[in-house]
Amino acid sequence: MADLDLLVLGGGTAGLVSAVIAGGLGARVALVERDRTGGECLWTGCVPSKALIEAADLAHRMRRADRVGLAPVEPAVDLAEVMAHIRAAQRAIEPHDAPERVRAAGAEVITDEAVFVGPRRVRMKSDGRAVTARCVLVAVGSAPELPPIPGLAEAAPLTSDTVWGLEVLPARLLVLGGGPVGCELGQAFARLGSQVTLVERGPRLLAREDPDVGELITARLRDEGVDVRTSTEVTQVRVGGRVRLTGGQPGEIDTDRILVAGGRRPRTDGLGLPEAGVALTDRGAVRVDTRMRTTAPGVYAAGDVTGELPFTHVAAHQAATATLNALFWLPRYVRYLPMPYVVFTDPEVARVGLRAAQARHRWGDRAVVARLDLADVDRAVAAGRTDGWASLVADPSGRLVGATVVAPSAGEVIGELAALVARRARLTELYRTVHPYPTYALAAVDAVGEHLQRRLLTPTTRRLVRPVLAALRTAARTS
Ligand SMILES: Cc1cc2nc3c(=O)[nH]c(=O)nc-3n(C[C@H](O)[C@H](O)[C@H](O)COP(=O)(O)OP(=O)(O)OC[C@H]3O[C@@H](n4cnc5c(N)ncnc54)[C@H](O)[C@@H]3O)c2cc1C
Ligand SMILES: NC(=O)c1ccc[n+]([C@@H]2O[C@H](COP(=O)([O-])OP(=O)(O)OC[C@H]3O[C@@H](n4cnc5c(N)ncnc54)[C@H](O)[C@@H]3O)[C@@H](O)[C@H]2O)c1
Repeated sequence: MADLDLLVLGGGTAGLVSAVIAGGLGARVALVERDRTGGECLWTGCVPSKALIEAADLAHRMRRADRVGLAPVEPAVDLAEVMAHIRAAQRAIEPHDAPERVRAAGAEVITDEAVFVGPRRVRMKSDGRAVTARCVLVAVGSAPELPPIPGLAEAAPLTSDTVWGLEVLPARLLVLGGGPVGCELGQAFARLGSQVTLVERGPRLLAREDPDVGELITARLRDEGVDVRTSTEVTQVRVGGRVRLTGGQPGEIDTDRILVAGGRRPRTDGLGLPEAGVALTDRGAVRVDTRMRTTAPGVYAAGDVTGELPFTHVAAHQAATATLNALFWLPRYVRYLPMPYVVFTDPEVARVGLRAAQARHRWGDRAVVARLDLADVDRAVAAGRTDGWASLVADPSGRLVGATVVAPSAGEVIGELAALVARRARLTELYRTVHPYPTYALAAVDAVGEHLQRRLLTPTTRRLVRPVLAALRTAARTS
């Protein structure tokens, strides 16, 4: 007989959300975490990276203060102090993710490493205790991948797991990978004073976005002194930090540290998933359907381990859906199209739904793309921060299916657009909603405004409207 209604494996975002919901609903639930609750987001991901970016952003603004008529200042950077600021932010958030909060919600917390020994049966590594549950949620996350480059492992490379232990700023830093981690951390370290080389194997940075996004971020990073090398690979690391690059921008460079940001791998090895009947995708993620069910009855998965949109808010949403489905056999499902995300470079890159290229691929010339550059947005002009744009994508009937906003605070703008994508609202609905002036959100609104103007305020419209107005003038004179 099952000991529990739900056993949750992993105490990161997905696991915590699940345990708190299940406990709060009165279920018999236990969460197993082998390390600290809080997971990647709190300890090695979102929180430390955004705290670092804040310090780096201020350093950059001090250095570029002349942009707004102030005397520029070269900041004195002590990385140990910046790391102390990061740890203070983590300490402030930690209680929210602490075992006490989970227990207060009614769930048991077990500090151990869990391994499946059968369908819905899990053994604890330390004491061999086996636990059976009616349902299991696999929420064990992902880990940074180290590419098999000769000499790399011997060079003690940093990853997003370990970079937070640095106390001294590396004078020279080679960042391997131009995805979100490489771009965010590469820009931040450059702004703090490291000489950064960013090496990306693909032809552009942030490859999941429209090409102009990668081009803009490349230009910004280069302007800030980062040596960006695309279509280039690290092929060898020698003792002493000499790195050989091949491909588009080859050469040999010397570096003090290497930060590997070449992607992540779901933590599915050694978890006994075959014993549980849980199948994996060809990329090693737990295969799930949109109800978050795995191939094993009663076993669900959520978060990075599923390989679907690896973001904290997605993990939380998947976990909530999985938990309700598991406990009550509900058919709730996850829709990925309206899921927004943000890359916290400067400018921020925020996206929801389809990119312009994807919409054109699907609908050809009938796809609607409304775009406005920040140079036409008064708030951006006033701030002297005009790198960026808003690009809204609609289907041929004018319903919003995607948006990309590249701007300061773009992350604060994308939520509204995600809500509109979720209910497939018309572009005109955004335009008719009065937004406060002057805000970056007006980039999206005015993009639609310009699009409507081009479509509606045409010579044909004027030809049709003029006789009507003439008739109304005549009527007014004779009345
Ligand atoms: C540098 C960086 C910055 C990021 N910034 C953002 C951001 O700004 N916004 C955003 O949305 N996302 C961001 N992310 C992504 C985000 O951190 C992840 O998507 C999210 O944390 C995944 O949560 P999770 O619950 O799936 O996994 P995790 O948080 O990794 O939790 C999994 C937990 O399972 C535990 N575990 C593993 N195996 C076992 C086992 N056998 N038994 C028991 N416990 C086990 C682990 O110890 C871990 O605590 C960032 C990631 C990185 C690396
Ligand atoms: N702001 C955010 O929400 C945020 C921030 C950081 C990370 N994340 C999440 O973490 C995940 C992982 O991010 P990531 O940037 O590590 O992975 P990624 O897979 O997005 O990007 C890795 C990049 O490294 C390149 N690469 C891989 N091996 C290479 C090699 N040997 N030489 C040169 N380039 C190489 C790849 O071509 C790719 O462009 C992302 O998918 C994202 O969802 C989110």
